[in-house]
Amino acid sequence: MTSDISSAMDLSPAPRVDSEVGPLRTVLLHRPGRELKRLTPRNNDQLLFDGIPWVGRAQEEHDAFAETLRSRGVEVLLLADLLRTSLEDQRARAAGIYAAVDERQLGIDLADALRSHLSTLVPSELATVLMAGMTFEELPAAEGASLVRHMHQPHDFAIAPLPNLLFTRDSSAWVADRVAVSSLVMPARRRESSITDLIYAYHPRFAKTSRAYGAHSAPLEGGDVLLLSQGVLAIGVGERTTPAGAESFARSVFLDGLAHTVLAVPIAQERATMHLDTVCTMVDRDAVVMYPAIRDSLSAFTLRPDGAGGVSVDGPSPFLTAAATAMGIDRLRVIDTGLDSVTAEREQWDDGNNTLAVAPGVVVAYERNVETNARLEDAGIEVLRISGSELGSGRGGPRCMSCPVLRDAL
Ligand SMILES: NC(=[NH2+])NCCC[C@H](N)C(=O)O
Repeated sequence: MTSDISSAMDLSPAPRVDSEVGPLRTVLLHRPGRELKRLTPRNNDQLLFDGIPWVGRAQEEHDAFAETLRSRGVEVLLLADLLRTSLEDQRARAAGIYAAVDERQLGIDLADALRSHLSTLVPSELATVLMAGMTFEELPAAEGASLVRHMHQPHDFAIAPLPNLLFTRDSSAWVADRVAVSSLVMPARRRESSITDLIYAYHPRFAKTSRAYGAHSAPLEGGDVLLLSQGVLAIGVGERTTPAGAESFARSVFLDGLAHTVLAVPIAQERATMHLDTVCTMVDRDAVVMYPAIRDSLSAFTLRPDGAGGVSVDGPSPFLTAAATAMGIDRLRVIDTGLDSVTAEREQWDDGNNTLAVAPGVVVAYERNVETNARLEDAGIEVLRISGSELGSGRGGPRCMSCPVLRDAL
């Protein structure tokens, strides 16, 4: 008998992810909420959205995405539910409030007042503020004068909203039985990892979780991390993950014995290719869907443990060859995005490459990428189509919107 109440109550199987395509059992999603209603034409660029989504429709699309996964036997965990439960723990509340209240922006007086106010909220109210932020006009009534309060506009954010929570892939990623909490590089997203961090620390379901990476390390985002096969990782290095992030993540997974090879893959530092999973995702044990414009130029540095606690670096060499060698297969099959270079460019932008595998050879994809989906089917891949006209306005597809927590071994 254990005296630990949380572990006694939680009978769910332990989290573990060793591949991109092993049968998906449990996934973390975030149903978009009030934080999307904060987007305006004045702030959408800074908040990393390319348009102003119709929130009700985005929620419907997201519900259909979750339902598609459930219909394939996947357990869907919703981030807001996990956050509310976690915030029942005083330590989680303190961590969430600490990360949300920026004394440099608010000044000491207002920051103090806001922290006191937030500490009176019940978990569900606090969760809403941590996700959707707070404007100056929503602040509790002023006691005393604050220059900061006087000089801000009513709609300015005292706590910035986190509309990109939708992309649960980026703020954490599992490698074997450990979670890597990301160190997000864009200011609009940095606070997201304080939320995943507190969930993994204080939610009973994750009570026994060890870390593979921490939010205060060099920049690394989950969208750049691909588990090519057991022990083999590819890490995109570009607009988000930095060379230092890839190197320190490699060092960390080697030390923990989670991988024997890490491929560091340079990608263009552009919005269209912000993460490796915008140009390449795995659709089967030995197959990827890939943007043809980079197919032949994509390269990789091969990192391995050097036997003395450090990391050895080889290459660069062509990505497809380096990947096949590290995976111990003859070749990695490549399915191209689109039909011609213009269609491929359009469908890459609309996340045609950003598929989520629910099993080997079965992927969820946006229906709008007609040509890419047809090619996947021609290659024998089953495509579960979802609509994403509103969800896609944040530039992310099924893979970006999901953080697998448990996959069966291949
Ligand atoms: N894994 C991904 N490709 N995520 C897409 C994230 C999109 C998000 N709006 C951003 O700019 O950060």
